Amino acid sequence: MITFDLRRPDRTIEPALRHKVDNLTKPKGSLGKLEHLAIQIGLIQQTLTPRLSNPCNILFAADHGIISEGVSVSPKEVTWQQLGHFAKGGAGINFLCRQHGFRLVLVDAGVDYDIPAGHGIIDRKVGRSTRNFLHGPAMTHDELDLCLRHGAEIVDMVADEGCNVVSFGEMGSGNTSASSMWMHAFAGTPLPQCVGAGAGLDRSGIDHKLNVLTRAWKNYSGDGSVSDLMAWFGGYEMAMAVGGMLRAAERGMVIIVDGFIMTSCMLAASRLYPEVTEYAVYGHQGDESGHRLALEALGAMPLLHLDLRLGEGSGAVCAYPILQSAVRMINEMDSFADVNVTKYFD
Ligand SMILES: Cc1cc2ncn([C@H]3O[C@H](COP(=O)(O)O)[C@@H](O)[C@H]3O)c2cc1C
Ligand SMILES: O=C(O)c1cccnc1
Repeated sequence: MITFDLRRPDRTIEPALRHKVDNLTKPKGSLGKLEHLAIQIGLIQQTLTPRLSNPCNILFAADHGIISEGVSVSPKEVTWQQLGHFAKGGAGINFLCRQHGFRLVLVDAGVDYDIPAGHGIIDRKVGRSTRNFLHGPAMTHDELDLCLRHGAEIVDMVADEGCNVVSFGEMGSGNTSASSMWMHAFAGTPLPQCVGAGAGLDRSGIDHKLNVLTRAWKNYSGDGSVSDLMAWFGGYEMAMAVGGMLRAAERGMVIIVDGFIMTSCMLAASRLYPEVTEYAVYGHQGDESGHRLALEALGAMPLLHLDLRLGEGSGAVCAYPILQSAVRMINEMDSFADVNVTKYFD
């Protein structure tokens, strides 16, 4: 399987970053989480003057075999139809990307439809939907490897074009089921607490989903390794996001993590390479019931609480202005040493 060369950011520069932030013209600590963010971004970029450039939301779409068990209100066809909406510009993620200056990169990771060429959707189709993980592995290890490679290559593409801050989004009916399984496997959270409404199940729908997923977990007969669990329960779009996150960390980029599904992907990525979390900023804590616990398992500090439950990268892109404020703070505020505050009105 593809390997990544991840290192934690060198902490030598941390005292200088902290000194700079502490000496800006404000009470120490008074800009709260903006200060933490500025230091984290400075560490990632190894500079006292961090910059955010060419933000990009990479959205992977794919179908899931588990959908045939009735675990989602969203029919399978919605996956490719939404991909078409993204390409036309009228979906939730589109207005947010326009508002915040994000490039939106669309990738067909494995939808069950022949997406015509000429609509700006990158073809990295690994299969036409994963298989139903109630009865066996969703994908082969070769497919998992391919997904990780494709995700990494797409990040290379945007990084080579000047992007140093990236979020990942997804579209895939049924993918909250796959994400619940990853969360259970990688955070150890009891399954009932990992399972929620997804795109809008009611109470009895959630009970059915939990029943299906409990049976699927009992049927698991793999070797228990991280990669095997990823392949057994995962989605092509989720595995590509993991590959993207790992390459982004390898290249020293800031990763903005979106909702429940992308948080499950970060959990999986962190079980492969724990260093990846040092590059992660968590955009929000959403309304999907497992999201809070998934964030807790990562020790994450989510920036926004907007009750979002959309995915697509929406919560990550929404949080971008907060990162911009952190970077402006460290670059644009005077320090007490720069100015003589008593002399302003001379
Ligand atoms: C119109 C529509 C747009 C979406 N955009 C994201 N999702 C979200 O809902 C899906 C996951 O929920 P579940 O596991 O319950 O199917 C994913 O596609 C996710 O991206 C959507 C869902 C729908 C219906
Ligand atoms: O938080 C998410 O990513 C999410 C939650 C519900 C449905 N789709 C996505």
